[in-house]
Amino acid sequence: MEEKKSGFVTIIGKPNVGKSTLINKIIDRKVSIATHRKNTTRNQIRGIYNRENVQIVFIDTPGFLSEYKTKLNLEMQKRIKESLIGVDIILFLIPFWEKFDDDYLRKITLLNLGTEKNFPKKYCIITKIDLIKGDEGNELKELVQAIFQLNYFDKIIPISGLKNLNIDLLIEEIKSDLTDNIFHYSEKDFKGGSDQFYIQEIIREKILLYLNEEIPHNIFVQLKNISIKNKLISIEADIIVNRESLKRIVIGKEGIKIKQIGENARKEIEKYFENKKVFLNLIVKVKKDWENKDSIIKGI
Ligand SMILES: Nc1nc2c(ncn2[C@@H]2O[C@H](COP(=O)(O)OP(=O)(O)OP(=O)(O)O)[C@@H](O)[C@H]2O)c(=O)[nH]1
Repeated sequence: MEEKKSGFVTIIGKPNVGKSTLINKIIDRKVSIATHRKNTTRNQIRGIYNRENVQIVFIDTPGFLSEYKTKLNLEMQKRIKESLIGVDIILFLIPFWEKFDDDYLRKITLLNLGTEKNFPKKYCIITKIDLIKGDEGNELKELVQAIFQLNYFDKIIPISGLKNLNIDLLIEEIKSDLTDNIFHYSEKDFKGGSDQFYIQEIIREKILLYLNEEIPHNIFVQLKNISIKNKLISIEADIIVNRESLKRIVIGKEGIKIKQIGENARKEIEKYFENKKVFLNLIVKVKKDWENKDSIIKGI
């Protein structure tokens, strides 16, 4: 039997370079928010790629480096460096059309932790190569050459997360650099137990995405019913808030917020159920002081 391999990988890059698209393509399932909480010593785990003999844990790195020495940037640099401790591989993403100039280099050399030689491994991942048109092939070549000459990265891999180009290759390369031979997480850890739990977490996550981050602490999602008929999965869930004003915020002007939350949650639940069609009915209810009600707390 093949030897087990596992390790931690982080993805870093400017906004919009394709980080989320790549992670979502690779990972099997998002790790639940509840699992994050258990891992306070680790940084947030974004997702896990789990196969019989391989476990790759993707973690979030907070933001992107900036060299200007404002207090905020110094704090960010500190946090980013902390988040990289113990990581086996850093994937540094850059779209194929960008120039790898001195500014870029300064930014990435800030990542060099100066710990063990060759550790963590550093990959330069050139993204969005599906967008390359005939005469733009040279741009990619020039970028690869420039990166190669830096002699900084261990590997240079052009990919497209969106069009699934070279993703298998990337996974193979990651596997070949992993050295741990025990799995850090069990199935139970990242599957979070049940479908019900997952659906609730997905809805909660979307509420977090579309509303002010502070609000969801006062919001609770309760799955009421789930049924399957003619290949359609119908889900009814209540979003429980503790006051009327919050209900109005969740619903939004002319229902815009709840629509966004519902649509995005539905799409993700469909993915969770391997692209089966889902009908999602969300109802916002006010239950005063729900945070102190045992019957609700026990269900969380
Ligand atoms: N054509 C193409 N578009 C891509 C690819 N990867 C990502 N995109 C698009 O680029 C945009 C940004 O992608 P994200 O994956 O959200 O980028 P990100 O780096 O996570 O962005 P932030 O969350 O802002 O840091 C989206 O519109 C994606 O659909 C790719 O491989 N090819």
